[in-house]
Amino acid sequence: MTEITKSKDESMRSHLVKPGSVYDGIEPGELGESTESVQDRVRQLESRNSFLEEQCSQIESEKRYLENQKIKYEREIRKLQSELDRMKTSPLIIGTVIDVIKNDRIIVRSSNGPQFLVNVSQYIDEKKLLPGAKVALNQHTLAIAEVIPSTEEPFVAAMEVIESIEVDYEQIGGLDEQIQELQEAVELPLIEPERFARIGIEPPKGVLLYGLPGTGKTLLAKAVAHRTNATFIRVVGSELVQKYIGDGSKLVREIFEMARKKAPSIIFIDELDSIAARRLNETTGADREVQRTLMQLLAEMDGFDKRKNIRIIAATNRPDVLDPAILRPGRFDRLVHVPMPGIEARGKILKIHCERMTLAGDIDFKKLAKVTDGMSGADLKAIATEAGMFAVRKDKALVEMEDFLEAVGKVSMAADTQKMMPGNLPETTMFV
Ligand SMILES: Nc1ncnc2c1ncn2[C@@H]1O[C@H](COP(=O)(O)OP(=O)(O)OP(=O)(O)O)[C@@H](O)[C@H]1O
Repeated sequence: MTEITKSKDESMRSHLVKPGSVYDGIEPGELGESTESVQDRVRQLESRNSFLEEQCSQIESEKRYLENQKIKYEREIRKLQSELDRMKTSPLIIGTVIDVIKNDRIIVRSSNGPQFLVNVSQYIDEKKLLPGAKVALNQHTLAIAEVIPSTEEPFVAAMEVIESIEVDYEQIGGLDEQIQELQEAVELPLIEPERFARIGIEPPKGVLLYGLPGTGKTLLAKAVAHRTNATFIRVVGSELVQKYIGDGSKLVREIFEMARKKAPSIIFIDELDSIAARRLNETTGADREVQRTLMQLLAEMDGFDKRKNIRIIAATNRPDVLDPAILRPGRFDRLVHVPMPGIEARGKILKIHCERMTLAGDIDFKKLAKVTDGMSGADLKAIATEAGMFAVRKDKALVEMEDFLEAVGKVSMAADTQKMMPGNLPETTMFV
């Protein structure tokens, strides 16, 4: 080997054989290999090394990803476990704090009526335990387990407030006398109060509409609100006492407060009989609760000023069960019967609900009015919709008489079933 080749080999060797490697200290040829084959092996080993390093970093990142996944799943398991525990715990009873005797002894009224002297969990903030606060009670010991945060929401949800009503008298079939009565008792006092002042009489405070379900009582109240540009506030009596147990009277106050704020307004109380039914004696807590709600309603009605742009319309299917206190002068002293539609009114109601439908030339409204004897406005509306549905199902361009007749059959069957339900008395049993 010449000097030049030797020094070149050495420089190459020092470059390829890293200090400390297995080849360090071994002379080329010592292992019986040529410099080239050592170089080749070194290259191979180096490329294998970088491949393995790459694999190693890939596995490392996979490991990190799996560790993250593990943490995520563990968190999910904990969440599901606590959800499962929550599902397994027995339900809590809702109550209202009546009085605080000592910080750990509280009088509460449970949602179904009776009052109890109960203990309080030590984790509860005493400052929140004020009379009127809603609390959750343990089912067995009745100890207060938590204080339910009070919000305004339940009251807002309890009433339907419509600031601008779209229903007008033209959309009501028949009921001309009833419309006139409402115009005199509600519309005129709101629009021209001076006419009453001039003559020196007080307009009626409340109007009670009574009649079978679906005869148009809500529709009438809405149309008056539209004519007077009044805010329409609707509450349902049964909801006041069943859904907002313990809060019925508070809610009545809120309703009148809202009506004052949004005046002119019409308060429409549907299902008045749920809060104003005559009671022989108050045996249960629930009865007393209904009584409190009614008392608050009477107090609000007695207290409000007739000149303050608020009118009350109530509706009931059961005037026969009402407490006479509610019908006294100055309360619901104007009674308006909303009857089932006669033959002429039935024709008109059907026409109103078909106004936007594409009808064939063969529709005989007189015949339809005849075959719908005993049906309410709501039933007639359902017939129009059902006839449309039959036409859609048959992929027709127009709704034909046969679709209407089919719809009459379907709706009258449903109406018959409805009439068999308890509580739906025939109209002849009603009296005031
Ligand atoms: N006289 C009528 N003219 C036109 N549509 C009517 C008439 N009566 C009832 N309807 C229709 O029937 C539907 C139900 O009527 P509404 O809610 O006014 O009855 P209601 O007497 O208040 O019933 P409920 O006692 O069950 O509350 C309304 O949407 C309305 O379209």
